[in-house]
Amino acid sequence: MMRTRPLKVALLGCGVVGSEVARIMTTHADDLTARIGAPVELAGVAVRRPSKVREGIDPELITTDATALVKRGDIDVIVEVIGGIEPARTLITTAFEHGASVVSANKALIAQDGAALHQAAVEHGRDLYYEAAVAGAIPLIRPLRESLAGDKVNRVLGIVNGTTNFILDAMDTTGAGYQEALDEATALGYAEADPTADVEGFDAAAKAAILAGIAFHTRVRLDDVYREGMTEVTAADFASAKRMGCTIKLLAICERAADGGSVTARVHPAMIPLSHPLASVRGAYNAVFVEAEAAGQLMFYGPGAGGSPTASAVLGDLVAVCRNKLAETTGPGDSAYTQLPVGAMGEVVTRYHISLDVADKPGVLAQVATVFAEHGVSIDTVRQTGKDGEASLVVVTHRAPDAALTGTVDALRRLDTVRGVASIMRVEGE
Ligand SMILES: NC(=O)C1=CN([C@@H]2O[C@H](COP(=O)(O)OP(=O)(O)OC[C@H]3O[C@@H](n4cnc5c(N)ncnc54)[C@H](O)[C@@H]3O)[C@@H](O)[C@H]2O)C=CC1
Ligand SMILES: N[C@@H](CC=O)C(=O)O
Ligand code: NA
Repeated sequence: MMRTRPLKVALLGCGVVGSEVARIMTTHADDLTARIGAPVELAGVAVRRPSKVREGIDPELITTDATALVKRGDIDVIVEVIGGIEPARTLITTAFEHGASVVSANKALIAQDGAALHQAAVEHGRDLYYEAAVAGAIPLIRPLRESLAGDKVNRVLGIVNGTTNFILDAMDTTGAGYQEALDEATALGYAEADPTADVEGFDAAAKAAILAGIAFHTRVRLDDVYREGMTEVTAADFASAKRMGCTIKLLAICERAADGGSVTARVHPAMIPLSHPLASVRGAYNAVFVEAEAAGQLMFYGPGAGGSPTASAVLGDLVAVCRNKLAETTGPGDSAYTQLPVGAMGEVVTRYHISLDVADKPGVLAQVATVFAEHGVSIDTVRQTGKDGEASLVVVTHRAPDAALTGTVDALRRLDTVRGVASIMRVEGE
């Protein structure tokens, strides 16, 4: 039977995502009511700039006092789309204390303080949902937490940042410059408030920490995730990738070790073959492969950033949390029972593309090859191009531990004949 008393929702933040959440809540009110079994009412909107015109939102609902809003006591669900650590963290815990469940899109906060926030939610009998925090509109958190709860996930690999995929795609396909592409991604609402989070890989690392934690039922902290951004990827890297039949993507890779005793999580640019499905992920789209023991390989694909796609994920959580409220229950929470150690990057085994500037004289190739051999790194291909006594040497290796590759590169740098290491990039997806 339909409940007539509305469920009250308060919105914290009304920027790119928040304004779309408010719009969909208003325009789809009847459908949401039917799906939830009770009307949902936007009961307050906390903003920083109250003078801004916000179409479709009753000005009476606007407040600059987010703390008073979460303390009101009559709010059923808080939607936190402010971002950042504080005041979002305090507002969420205060909301739990005052009777509200929480839907958040805040990956930075969940990756840093997810354990404590889940604990606070449980203590107060509330829900904490955050589907929008990873890969925007793509359902990923719930499939991992619920649909795959009976399987054993061994690997999660994919593109989880829309901004950097947008930039790399533009650099690759149109030859656009880095700054020009970043400015466009920002204008389209894809980038974080501080886009350093995107381009230096912090945002993808936060998502990797969240995904690894849920996939492997263990605790993975942001600091456990190896991170390299994409600011040093150059047009020369793309040209080199093309010669190998590859392109370059910023990947997040979470893996269970072969012996099952540990996990690793990493974010870095990587060359992937053009034949791999991730190579054709364009613009701000994301795509994530999940490999599970019984299921095999699953692929999740869709818009990874932007106001409307992200609001879709927020609204999905909102419906779920409202249904739980009506049923006087809470959804599945945190699961970190396996307590697996997180391995260091040195343990990761993969292939490498190394570009060296060397002296173009007899014996250099043999010298370089000897350094690789001494460190147990087997060479797959070598390409040399030279002019005026200098040469560029591109070495692609077979699979080797990251620690061995680091040792190799350190030793190469010490050779007089090696003028510089122009780039080192991992090769994935083969
Ligand atoms: N934009 C996107 O594509 C996606 C964003 N997210 C996440 O969603 C959250 C929001 O992102 P956007 O909407 O893009 O950011 P935004 O910067 O457009 O919106 C945040 C809003 O919160 C307001 N705000 C800041 N402090 C406040 C306070 N104390 N009280 C009230 N309002 C306050 C700001 O004035 C701003 O309007 C972030 O956690 C972000 O990481 C997640 C997935 C995709
Ligand atoms: N800045 C993020 C927004 C979505 O999470 C991105 O570009 O992916
Ligand atoms: Na998602």
